[in-house]
Amino acid sequence: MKQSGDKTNTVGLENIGIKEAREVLWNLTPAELVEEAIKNGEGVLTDNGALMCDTGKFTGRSPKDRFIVKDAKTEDSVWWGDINIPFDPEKFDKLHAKMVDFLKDKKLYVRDAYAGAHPDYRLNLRIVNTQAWHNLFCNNMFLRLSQEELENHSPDFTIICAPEFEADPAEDGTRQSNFAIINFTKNMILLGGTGYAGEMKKGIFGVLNYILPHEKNTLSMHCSANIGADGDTAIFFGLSGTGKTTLSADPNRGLIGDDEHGWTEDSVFNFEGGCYAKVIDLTREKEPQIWDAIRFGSIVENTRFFPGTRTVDYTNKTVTENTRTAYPINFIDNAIEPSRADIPKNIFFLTADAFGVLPPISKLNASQAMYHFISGYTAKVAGTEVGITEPQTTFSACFGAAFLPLHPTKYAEMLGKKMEENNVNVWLVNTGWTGGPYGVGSRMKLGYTRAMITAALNGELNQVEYTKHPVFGVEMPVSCPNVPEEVLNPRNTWANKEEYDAKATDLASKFVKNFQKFADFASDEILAGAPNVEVTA
Ligand SMILES: Nc1ncnc2c1ncn2[C@@H]1O[C@H](COP(=O)(O)OP(=O)(O)O)[C@@H](O)[C@H]1O
Ligand SMILES: C=C(OP(=O)(O)O)C(=O)O
Ligand SMILES: [Mn+2]
Repeated sequence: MKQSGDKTNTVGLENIGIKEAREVLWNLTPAELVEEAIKNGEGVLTDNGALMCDTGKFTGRSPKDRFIVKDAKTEDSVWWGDINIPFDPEKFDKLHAKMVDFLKDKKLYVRDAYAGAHPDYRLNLRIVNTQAWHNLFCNNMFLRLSQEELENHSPDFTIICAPEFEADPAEDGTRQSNFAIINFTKNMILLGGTGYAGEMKKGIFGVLNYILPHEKNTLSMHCSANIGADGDTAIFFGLSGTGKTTLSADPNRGLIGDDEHGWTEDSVFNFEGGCYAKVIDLTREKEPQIWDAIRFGSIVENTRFFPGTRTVDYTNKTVTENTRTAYPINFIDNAIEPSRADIPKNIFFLTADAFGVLPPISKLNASQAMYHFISGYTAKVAGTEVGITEPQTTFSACFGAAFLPLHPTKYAEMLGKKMEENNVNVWLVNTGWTGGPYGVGSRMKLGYTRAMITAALNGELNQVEYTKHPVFGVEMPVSCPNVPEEVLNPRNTWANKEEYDAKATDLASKFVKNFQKFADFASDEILAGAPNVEVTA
């Protein structure tokens, strides 16, 4: 058995090539890892007990440096392109060997954990870190093993994460010194040159987004999930920054998970064991549950203190706008464990529309639901990806294209079938701009978005009148409890209505153009969900 503090014990690491290390610390407790991190100079304590760390040069993911090994197993199944960039298997082996060599004289932190809160879809993990705080991140973000499970653990997938290791692009086949490479034959992820912890959790997400649909005929989704008092499930799809984490943390609903889920024949289950919330401009008033989750055992990333204190100044953007906290899910008081729920009654597509065109909430019919899911229109918000400094319009298929190894239509077909079979309500929620585009208008008030979601979930929005959006054809409620009526129709919030109409048409043409790449998949039924606009090529 590999116990906490069992030094120089590389037994269990040979199968991933590691036979030598200065010291190997297996499955340390959070308290031990916090001590290690502080001793190593990786971080400091905040006055509420959290560990504060910097991720280094990378404060967000680097999608251009994410690769998948292209070999007999993946060549015909992965959707190759700018998202899933192929990596040569021999180059992988060489890079792996180089990393193993690099680790020979390092102190290693090993964590055994798993992903998938459903026994049929569980993926056993082993993570090898050079940094103690990364190992704490894995403790918080993945599912934790019982003592008995620890003793019998046999990993299905391993991550080696060495931020200090930099690749030589000329020799190693990477684009630059940092890399995230998934190998489905060797069941391994290699991470180097980056200390952004999100690469570890999103790496495993990528793995499950391959295994579940491809090998287990089960849908995987980039969404959060929660349940109401009578067990009704809601899921919230959305690209980074659109509100999955924030909106799923709801004092009146049990939290299932904030980012990654699977949908089986009869349930929804979380892949993870923790949450990774943004903390930029965090206040207790607006996000009480997340605020209260930041305590001993939690990590805060890339934040700064008020001068002369150990109090985190959440407004400080000196390092990045993508400041984060990572905590185990049970730090949210009404989290449900094991994190499983019934099939959803309501699906929300969250979009941060930087044009300020889409209504803050609207109801979609079946065609529109499919059309919008495949389109995945939103804006990338500042910070989560390298190089994004202001909201940037994007179409990210299935609201998570960056993490999907298979063709988007694979996921879309599965979701479409499920929506058809289960009679779910589908809502499009714009958590982005109102009153004008980014730069002119402002972000939709969080309180209003919460009120709209509450009204959708408790049935109040079934009692109100709707009007059809003239361009997008979606149904906009005319009234909603606790939301001013003028906010509900975006055109009303713009000073210049002609400008709004022009922008709406412009956005609609972007949708249509983007959809051209899915022409083969687009049935008449799905195309009936397209916006009403003439597009000249
Ligand atoms: N109307 C709104 N709805 C949701 N989030 C909002 C809204 N206005 C501002 N925000 C902020 O936007 C961010 C949403 O991020 P988050 O919930 O972490 O997104 P995700 O989990 O989808 O990456 C949070 O910092 C939240 O405070
Ligand atoms: C961690 C990430 O995701 P999210 O913002 O969706 O939580 C990320 O995109 O790096
Ligand atoms: Mn999130």
